[in-house]
Amino acid sequence: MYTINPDLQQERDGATFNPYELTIWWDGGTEKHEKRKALEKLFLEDSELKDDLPLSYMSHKQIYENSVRKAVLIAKKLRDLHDVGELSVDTYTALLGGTLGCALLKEGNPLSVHFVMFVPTILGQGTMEQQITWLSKAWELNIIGTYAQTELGHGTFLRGLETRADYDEKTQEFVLNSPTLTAYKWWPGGLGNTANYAVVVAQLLAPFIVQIRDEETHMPVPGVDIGEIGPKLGMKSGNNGYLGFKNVRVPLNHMLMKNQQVLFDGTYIPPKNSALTYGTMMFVRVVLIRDASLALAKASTIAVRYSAVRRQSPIDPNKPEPQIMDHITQQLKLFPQVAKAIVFKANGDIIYDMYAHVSQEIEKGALERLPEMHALSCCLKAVCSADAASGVEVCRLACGGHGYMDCSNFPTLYGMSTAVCTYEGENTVMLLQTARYLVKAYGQAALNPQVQLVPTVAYIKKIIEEPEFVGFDGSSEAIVEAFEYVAANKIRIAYERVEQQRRKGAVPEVATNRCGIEMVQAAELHGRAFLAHTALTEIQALSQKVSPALGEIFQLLLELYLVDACLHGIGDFLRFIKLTQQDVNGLELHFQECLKRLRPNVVALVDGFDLHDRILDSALGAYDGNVYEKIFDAAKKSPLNKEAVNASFQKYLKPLMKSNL
Ligand SMILES: Cc1cc2nc3c(=O)[nH]c(=O)nc-3n(C[C@H](O)[C@H](O)[C@H](O)COP(=O)(O)OP(=O)(O)OC[C@H]3O[C@@H](n4cnc5c(N)ncnc54)[C@H](O)[C@@H]3O)c2cc1C
Repeated sequence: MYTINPDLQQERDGATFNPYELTIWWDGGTEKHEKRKALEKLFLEDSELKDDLPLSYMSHKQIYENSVRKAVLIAKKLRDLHDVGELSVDTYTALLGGTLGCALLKEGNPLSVHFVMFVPTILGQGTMEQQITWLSKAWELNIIGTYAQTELGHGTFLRGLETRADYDEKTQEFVLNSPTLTAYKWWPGGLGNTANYAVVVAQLLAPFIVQIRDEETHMPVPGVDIGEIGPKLGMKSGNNGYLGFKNVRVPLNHMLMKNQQVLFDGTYIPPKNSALTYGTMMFVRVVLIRDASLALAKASTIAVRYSAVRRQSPIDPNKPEPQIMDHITQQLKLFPQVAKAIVFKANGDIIYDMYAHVSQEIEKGALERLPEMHALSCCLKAVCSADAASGVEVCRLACGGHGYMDCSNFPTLYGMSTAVCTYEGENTVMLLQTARYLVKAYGQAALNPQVQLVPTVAYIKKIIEEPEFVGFDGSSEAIVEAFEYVAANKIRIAYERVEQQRRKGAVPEVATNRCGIEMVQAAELHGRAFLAHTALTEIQALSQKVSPALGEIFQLLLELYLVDACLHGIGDFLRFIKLTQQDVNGLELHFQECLKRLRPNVVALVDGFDLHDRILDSALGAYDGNVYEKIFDAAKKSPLNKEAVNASFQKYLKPLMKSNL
């Protein structure tokens, strides 16, 4: 056990607020905080769930086998918690995708897709009868499922999926086939070697429950060709797989029929609203907004602590080398990431509540807010995951050479966070989906000023009613309002350009493709305006509820986030809002002032995220800050250090060196 690094201790002693208070907010209250701590103790102190050998030194096969061993232990512990009535949604999410789950299985859990996609799809798309048949087996892990939608040839364009499910009226069965190589399912998590069932999406975009492996022997069932897709940039133990079908028969009642049906005679009844079938994806996207905040919290904790400990390059030539955090450009890199972690967390909570509310309405048959929720979840998933992935990379760069070491944990953090930009809807495609919704909303408002727009797009009408934005004073309120003006104008431009294309004779799809750049920009700004608006209302309200010391920090983070976001999009602000040189100067100085004011509290802030050392898993970011000792300890684990001379010397190097080339 090392003592705390004195530089880090000094930072902690100099903080003006109590990080524990932040932790309590971050965790959602004292009760949830205590539960989280108890859960972490239960799982992190289990020696069976620790890896003595870092994953980087294991083979692809070893990583998988070790991850299954641990996934099973975790599942057993979850069941024990369930049996004593201690299993809540929070526990479930913390262990499957949250910080704790990532600490125990840092490259992914091969059972995640079972819990996160297979079970929720049955819940969301199965009839009551189907839920009774499948859910208890799935919940008890008598069967392990995956969600097989993407194919080798198609992921985004669902109507392009080639897997066929032809109905045989005589036997009342569907016959599944993969007619081409590109029809093979490709990517599903846990499919490679773990799952024995899959929800398979086939034409006409219906989901089927299909047995893919024998329940006793685990051999692929006749007609099914399964394998694992091989190493990836990250998520190395996700066990993503491929799957092909040759005349595989499933009974009619294996098609999940809550939203769409096929009758005994083969008549197809389509869903009332096609978005209903995307309910599970919408839920996962909402959860991913919270995950973006967690990724930034982890990365910024590592980089901030390291920057308090690392000393390099005198600022004043007559003084000793400073902590690298005192270089202002280091603050420029790090502090906005801390602010984003907090803002995304506040937004994630709001969206989660909104989703819960809209889902209840949907259950009752009220579908009015479904398109709005769908558009918002797509857009925020895209904006937050992109910011999280780039924020993790900024934090890595901020740690210089050591940030490039595996033991910094940045490679894994980056691999995990950039994957989110692709799965559950590729980000550009998500933005385009949102943009179509926004352009439609703008068109309605432009053609009929009396139209009532739903709350999250109501701001669009402002530029129709009052085209000029006046009175920008650089305050948080003014920045948020300006963001909405800018977003609304971007949506207007996208709408006008699409209309222009339509007038030139382009069909809607071609028109939107030609205006894809405007569309994506409009959707991104819509997301950023929403994030800014929610940050303002939520964090301001929050500041009143906590101690004045923490309230001040929240206010400061809010200002930092908003000014930073505004400066990043300054070109658009200058285009649509009458900003003067003086206004821009003011924003730049305000930004630098925020960095300066945050500096004394930034270590306490990341301490407030209260991320256990096992969760950070970083030689650079541990609570005690003994960076150099930990980097050295990590290097000593290299198998290449287990012998003084490696065999390759005798075999290759020595003959070369003695051969007088
Ligand atoms: C780690 C990971 C886990 C995954 N897990 C699963 C799983 O469990 N189950 C499952 O079924 N799938 C899974 N997937 C697959 C994932 O859902 C798809 O990769 C994703 O939806 C993107 O589809 P794609 O690969 O076909 O990309 P493509 O659609 O081919 O995208 C390639 C490029 O084309 C662009 N593009 C495509 N269409 C359009 C368009 N209409 N307009 C503009 N640009 C466009 C994209 O923006 C992108 O730049 C996983 C993927 C990853 C990386």
